[in-house]
This record gives sequence, structure tokens and C-alpha cells, in this order.
Amino acid sequence: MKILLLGKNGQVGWELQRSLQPLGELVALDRNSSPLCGDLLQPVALAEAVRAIKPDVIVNAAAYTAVDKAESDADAARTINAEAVGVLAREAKALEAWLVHYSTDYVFDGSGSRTWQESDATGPLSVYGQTKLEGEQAIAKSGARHLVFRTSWVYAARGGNFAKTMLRLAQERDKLAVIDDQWGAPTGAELIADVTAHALRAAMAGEQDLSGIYHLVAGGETTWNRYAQFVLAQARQINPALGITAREVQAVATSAFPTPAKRPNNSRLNTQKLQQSFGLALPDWQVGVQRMLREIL
Ligand SMILES: NC(=O)C1=CN([C@@H]2O[C@H](COP(=O)(O)OP(=O)(O)OC[C@H]3O[C@@H](n4cnc5c(N)ncnc54)[C@H](OP(=O)(O)O)[C@@H]3O)[C@@H](O)[C@H]2O)C=CC1
Ligand SMILES: Cc1cn([C@H]2C[C@H](O)[C@@H](COP(=O)(O)OP(=O)(O)O[C@H]3O[C@@H](C)C(=O)[C@@H](O)[C@H]3O)O2)c(=O)[nH]c1=O
Repeated sequence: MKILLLGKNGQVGWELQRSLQPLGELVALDRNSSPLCGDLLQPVALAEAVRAIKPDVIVNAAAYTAVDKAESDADAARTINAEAVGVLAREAKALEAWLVHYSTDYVFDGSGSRTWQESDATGPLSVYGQTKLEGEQAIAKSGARHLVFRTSWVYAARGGNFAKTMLRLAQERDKLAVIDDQWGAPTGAELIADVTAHALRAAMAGEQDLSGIYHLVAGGETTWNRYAQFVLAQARQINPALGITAREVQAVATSAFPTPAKRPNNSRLNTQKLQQSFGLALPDWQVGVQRMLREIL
């Protein structure tokens, strides 16, 4: 089996390079790859690369993930998150290949407090969320067999993420102010990559039709504020010499922390479909965060 991986150097892409390896021959590209193009800003050249490689599976871990920047850079966000995804889906369909893709909690409007199911109505609040939704829709329209995993609040030892931002700010400041009314689940790139490999094997075995959208997040729930507090408490324990100067993580409302992009208050994703379809149990979010912190500290 031949797998084409796009976005190999992102948080999830890096972990996929490890988890997909045992499944077959892996061709991993990034935006600078040459002569085969892995740049999602160049959909025509990207389609040519897919045709040249003729993969059995395309795994797309590349995305425009700068949520605030996307508000003023919508064309690039849309080309990468929607147009190029449509190209990949159509090429997958033509090759009868599977397409694996990642989407986000930010496709929802964040209303209410119950967990979102895959079939719930979407309502993105930001350009990033809207373009990611358009990517999902392009995949559905293509008719390609697919696994689309909606995940949230991704972190990894490698790459930039909220946990690392909190560690940095806590070494620079006396006090942090972090939103305490947006709920979700931090999810490790390792977990996402491992579940991807497991689910892909099951889907390709073909005993049932498993093509579709799945929510893939770690267990439990928290707010950005409580997540930040957990990260700093763990960091102090793991490495007391780290130099954390912040003595307080002040809880603030979304309204007190204005950002260019609006984010959902309720990002709780229901993972029953994933767990039942693939026979998986998802660990609580704290497990992976602790592991990542031990690794980087
Ligand atoms: N990060 C998060 O909190 C969440 C992410 N997701 C989704 O999960 C998936 C993986 O995200 P994650 O690994 O965290 O994201 P990262 O931001 O860590 O990685 C994204 C990757 O996409 C690459 N990329 C950006 N533009 C292009 C382009 N034009 N051509 C090719 N590659 C490009 C980046 O390359 P470069 O390094 O060169 O910029 C980077 O390697 C994405 O679909 C994302 O939308 C869903 C929920 C939460
Ligand atoms: C840095 C900082 C952020 N915040 C808030 C802003 C925001 O609501 C929340 C998270 O901020 P960030 O900008 O780090 O995270 P953000 O880029 O919004 O993270 C999102 O990325 C995309 C790619 C996704 O798909 C989402 O699931 C989610 O992980 O924390 C504070 O309250 N205080 C702070 O000091």
C-alpha cells in the first residue's frame, strides 16, 4: 500500500510519519518539496503530484491553522483549507484512493453546553472555521471514500501550541489572564496519529463501510484557563528550576480577551461514533499533556 502524506512537518504530520510507517510505503511531502509539489497553495501542481504518485491513501495533515491571521488572510486560508482539499478529494476519487483529513471544533458555533455530534448543524464563527467546513463539504461532494477527523486544541512536543505559549508567558510575566468560559478537550498529536493508523487499517479492511466524519478528541473537558493551570502546575513539579514567575492564572471571560477571530464557547465533541466504530477507548486529556510536558521539560 502506498500512502501520500501532506503537511509532514506539522504537529500531526510529524506524528503521522511515525504511525503510518508500518502500514506501507510512505511518501511524505511538505510545502517546499520538489520536484513533486506538496504546496496546497498550488492546487494544479498538487493534483499533478498526486497523479504521479498514484497513492492508495492520501493523508492531509496540512492546513492554514493561524486562526486570528486567517481573518485578514482569507484567500490563502480558503485555498489551503478548502480549494486544495477539494482537489485532493477529486484526485482520490479518480484513483479510488482513501482520503484522510482533519477538521476542527471551530466548525461549530459554540452554543449550548452539550457535546456536539457529527450530525449536528455547523455554524463557524471565524474564517478558519468556515474554510475548514468548506474543506469538509468538498470532500463529501467528491464521493471519495474518506475519514475526516474533527479534533480540538491540538498540542505536541514538536511545533507551536497553547501549552507551550503558556509555559513561555509564565516565564516572562507575574500573572497570566486566560479565558475560562470556552470549553473543550486538549488533544495530543500522538493520539490523533495513532488513532488515524488504527482507523485507516480498519476502514481499508472493508468489512463495513466506515467512510465518514468522526470526532476525535481526548476524554474529559476543561477550559483554556484550567488547561493553563494544569500545564503550569505540572511544569513546576517536573522541573522546579524552570523559572516560572507567574504566580496566578487569572480567569477571564471571552469578552475580556478580544481577538480578531471569534472562538466557540462550547467545543465539547462527542466521540461515541469513533469509539464504537473502531473499538477504541480515548484517554483523558491530562494523560497526554503530562506525557508531552515530561518530554519537553
Ligand atoms: N492545531 C490545532 O489546535 C488544531 C488543528 N486541527 C486540524 O488538524 C490538522 C493538523 O493541525 P496541526 O498539525 O496542529 O497544525 P500545524 O499548524 O502544526 O501544521 C500545519 C502544517 O500545514 C503546513 N502548511 C501550511 N500551509 C501549507 C501549504 N500551503 N502547503 C503545504 N503545507 C502547508 C504547515 O507547514 P509550515 O510548517 O511550513 O507552515 C504545517 O506543517 C489541520 O487540519 C488542522 O486544521 C484541528 C483542531 C485543532
Ligand atoms: C495566549 C492567550 C490566549 N488566550 C485564549 C485565546 C483563545 O480563546 C484561547 C486559545 O488561544 P490560541 O490562540 O492559543 O488557540 P487557537 O489558535 O484558537 O486554537 C485553535 O487552533 C485551531 C487551529 C483549532 O482548530 C482549534 O481547535 C484550537 O486549537 O486562549 C487567553 O485567554 N490568554 C492568553 O494569554
